[in-house]
Amino acid sequence: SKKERANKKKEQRDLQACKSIVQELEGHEDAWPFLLPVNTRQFPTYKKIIKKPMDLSVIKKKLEDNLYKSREDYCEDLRLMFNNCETFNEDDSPVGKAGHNLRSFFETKWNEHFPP
Ligand SMILES: Cc1ncccc1N[C@@H](C)c1ccc2c(c1)OCCO2
Repeated sequence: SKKERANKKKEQRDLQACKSIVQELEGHEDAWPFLLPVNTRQFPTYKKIIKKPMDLSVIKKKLEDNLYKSREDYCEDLRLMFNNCETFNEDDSPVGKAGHNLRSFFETKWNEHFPP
């Protein structure tokens, strides 16, 4: 139906916006702690403390494999990644500061693409 076609278009627009936001995050100078999964041999306590690890490479793959039901589903994974960072890292540590900076950058981009 016309309504279904319109909804499909919106979903395609949202997916494109989510993909370009991830690309902008990956290019940010404070993205370095989030580009790949945390290495649990390098950080042996990470698996015990962080129940649901998340990083930009997993989010990018999920986008490419069309595994997000909605833009809200995608936003939840990004906020999970930043919340994991706050759980494990001190605010004034290099990783903690990068997490706060990148979260702020993300929320700004989110509101640009999807004004509340
Ligand atoms: C986001 C995050 N949270 C908790 C622990 C690690 C990380 N990131 C890794 C990539 C990472 C972040 C910082 C590092 C590092 C690896 O290895 C060398 C020392 O500095």
